[in-house]
Amino acid sequence: MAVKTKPVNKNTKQTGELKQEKEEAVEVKELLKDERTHKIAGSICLLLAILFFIAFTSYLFTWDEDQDKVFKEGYKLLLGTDTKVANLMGTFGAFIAHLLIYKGFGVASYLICTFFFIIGINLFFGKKVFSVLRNIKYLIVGLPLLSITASVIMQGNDFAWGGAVGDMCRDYFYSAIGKIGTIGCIAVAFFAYVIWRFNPSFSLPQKSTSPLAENDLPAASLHIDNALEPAETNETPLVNNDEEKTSTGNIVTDNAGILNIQNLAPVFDDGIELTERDDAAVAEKRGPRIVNTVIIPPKKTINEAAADDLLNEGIAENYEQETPAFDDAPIEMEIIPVHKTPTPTFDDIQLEVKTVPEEVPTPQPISAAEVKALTPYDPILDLRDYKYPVIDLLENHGSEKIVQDPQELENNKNQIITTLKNYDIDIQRISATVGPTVTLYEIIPAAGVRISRIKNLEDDIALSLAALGIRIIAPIPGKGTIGIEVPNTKKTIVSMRTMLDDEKFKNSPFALPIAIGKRIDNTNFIVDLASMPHLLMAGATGQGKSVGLNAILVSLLYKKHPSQLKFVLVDPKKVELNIYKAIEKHFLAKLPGEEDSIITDTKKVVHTLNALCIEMDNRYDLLKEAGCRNIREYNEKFVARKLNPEKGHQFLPFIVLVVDEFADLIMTAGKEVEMPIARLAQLARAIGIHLIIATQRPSVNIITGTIKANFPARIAFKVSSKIDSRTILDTGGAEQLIGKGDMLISYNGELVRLQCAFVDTPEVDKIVDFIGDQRGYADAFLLPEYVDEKEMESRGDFDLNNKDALFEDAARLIVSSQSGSTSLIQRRLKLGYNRAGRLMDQLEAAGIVGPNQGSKVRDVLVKTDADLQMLLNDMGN
Ligand SMILES: Nc1ncnc2c1ncn2[C@@H]1O[C@H](COP(=O)(O)OP(=O)(O)OP(=O)(O)O)[C@@H](O)[C@H]1O
Repeated sequence: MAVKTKPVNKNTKQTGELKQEKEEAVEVKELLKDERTHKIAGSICLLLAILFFIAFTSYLFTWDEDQDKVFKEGYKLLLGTDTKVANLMGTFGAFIAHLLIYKGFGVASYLICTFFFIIGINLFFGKKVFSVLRNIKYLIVGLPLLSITASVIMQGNDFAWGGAVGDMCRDYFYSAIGKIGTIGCIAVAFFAYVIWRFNPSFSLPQKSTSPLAENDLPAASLHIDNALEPAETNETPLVNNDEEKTSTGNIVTDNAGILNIQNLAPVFDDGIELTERDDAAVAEKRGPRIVNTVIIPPKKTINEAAADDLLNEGIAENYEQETPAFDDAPIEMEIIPVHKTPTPTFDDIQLEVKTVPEEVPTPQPISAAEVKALTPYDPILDLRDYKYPVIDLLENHGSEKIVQDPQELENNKNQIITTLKNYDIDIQRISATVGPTVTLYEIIPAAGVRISRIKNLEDDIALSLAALGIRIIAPIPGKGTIGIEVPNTKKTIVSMRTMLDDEKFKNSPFALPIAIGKRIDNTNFIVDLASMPHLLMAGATGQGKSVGLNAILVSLLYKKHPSQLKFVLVDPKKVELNIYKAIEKHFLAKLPGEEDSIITDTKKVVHTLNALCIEMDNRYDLLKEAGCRNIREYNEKFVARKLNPEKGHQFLPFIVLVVDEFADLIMTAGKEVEMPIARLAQLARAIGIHLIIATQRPSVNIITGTIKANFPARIAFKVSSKIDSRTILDTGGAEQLIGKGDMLISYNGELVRLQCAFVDTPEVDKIVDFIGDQRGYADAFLLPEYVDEKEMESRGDFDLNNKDALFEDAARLIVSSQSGSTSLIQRRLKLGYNRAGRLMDQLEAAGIVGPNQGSKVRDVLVKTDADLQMLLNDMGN
């Protein structure tokens, strides 16, 4: 290998100077970053805000007294003179107020005080209390607009309400578009601001025959439906998507291939045989390609089976069997470098062919309002300006390059062979796959060796390799090999950034994609939480649970719009999930009337879990009414405007319940918590409620049989004993993990070792701030109200003179629908369960509905609206 010599630098002196300059620059940078500098700058800004405010306000009363003096002395006032002024802030106040109000923007100059105040507060407290960007926008737009408005309104007044700028603009506009035009422009500007800020809806009164209901759609509408939307948005791009998806899959393969070969080149040089794969070579030649990626809506691109296939194509495909070496040849170790990232196949894509009847009725001309009603409903439009978090909010934690010392590999290989030989176990072949935390040595024993013998030697091999965390997989499911996982001396952190930057994640067709970590073969483990459908997570303290929960939450925040997903966060430890408070109005759900959206109190947890059960029942009612089997079908129908919102239908967001420290809840509330959790886990999958439950005490009294039976997907970080490992995974192994995010996931009947993606608290902070700073909903997503039965019973009899304000509305609703359902009242009148129940009891007392019939709806005793009206009249309504 050629040795490169460094060129001698002639300009050493210059370099020295440059270096010094650079050092100084670094120091200045440090100073600017220093928290104390921020606090001092913040105090100065706050002081300026107060001084300006006092000077401006004083100017309102003293301007006429001081004006001559300011005109006469000008800026000299600032240099100290004997001139006495009336402004409370002295000559400085008189001058600055004159400059900004009289010569500047008039009373609009108060915005400058606000600006200094905001900057000052943010700097002083060291966090974004107010959005600076938003205030700069207000300042830029507000100064000219308010000054010209003040000039127009206060024209002829002695005081310069709009300042020189306002007067100048006013005069210009008057000559250009006249007084009326100017006033019109100002009015439109304010109106535009109101629309931009509050987005009020201006709807015309609906026609009585609603085109929304599915069965009411005329033939002409159906035709237009085809022509307008689905054909263009869903069907046509399908072909393109297929091609592009495949290309994207290739890119991943290409890059992975090249990366691994490069990583392992030195190993190859050092004499360990490296089997280079053809596909990697081809990939290397081809190089990366740039592809326009199109996110394909899950509906018509890849069906669930295909998604599962994608997920399941894993290690089994990544290795190719080769002819075993001869017995007496020296055993060479193959390092497996290339991993085919499964290329999605699109055979399963169903192309929906819509047949048009031969005799197509002549389309009737339809109005613009009708066309609008026929375009699909888009839930995203609620927060149309919402921006998904950008990848730059995440950091790279060290180099992602996996470095494995060839000497370490060779030593471990020899140790394994020698140890096994000591027990008379010969092997035919050994290969190694280097992962971020562990290296997997796969061995094929000589013919006739019983696998159980190797398994029994687990402790002996671990001892001879002098390493913690040896795990023996005998045999590796689906392969004829035995795996021995040995921790690497040098471990690589898997940054969340690389996981989320992966094309496979970005283009994932999953409903709730989560990027959990990297497998040993360095492929990213990305799964659909919706198909898990619930996740149990356990691990001793400090082994990576909280980081794991954050990785899951962050994955979802990067992929979902606030209208599509809500979290219910339960945090008995009170500190772990508190960070997500900032996204309350975007992504969190809570009980009505609750202050805090992160639930920490056990009693409130019980209420919330029961409220989720009610939400689940309500959703099932909606699905039943809509004739849908699951949330996907339901939302598709709703988006296609085939479900009438007047009948209580609405777009249903996914709800993910996260419980950090389940043990604490079970200890304090026992069955009260276990029962609703078990009920949700059993039934909630179809209606889009998914549970993630974490605990550091995976004992049988915490993770009971009922809980376990309903959580098929489980994650174990390092636990303290084999028994704990069995409790969580039904098998040992988690006690052998090495901590710091090293984990085993049991999913779809497979047990996979992963290095969990790492996302640090400051990164999560940045992400939630990025989301929290954007316009959100008026409140968190409200769960149905829950009142426990004892409270309900204590309500007693009602006095009909003391009716609920919505009594009449509820009565009309029940009579017109002829269904005595409490959940109907709840949905249509947007009420909590408690109040709806109370209304139903009042309706019973008034003789409008029959008595409670358990799970069946009550009978409606009043049959027509006219009868009801008579009854209401009699009651004095
Ligand atoms: N995936 C990871 N990659 C690298 N380091 C990690 C990873 N996960 C955790 N760690 C390290 O382990 C430390 C503890 O992790 P974490 O706070 O998630 O543990 P925990 O299981 O939630 O503990 P506790 O139960 O006490 O809250 C982290 O501060 C970090 O240094």
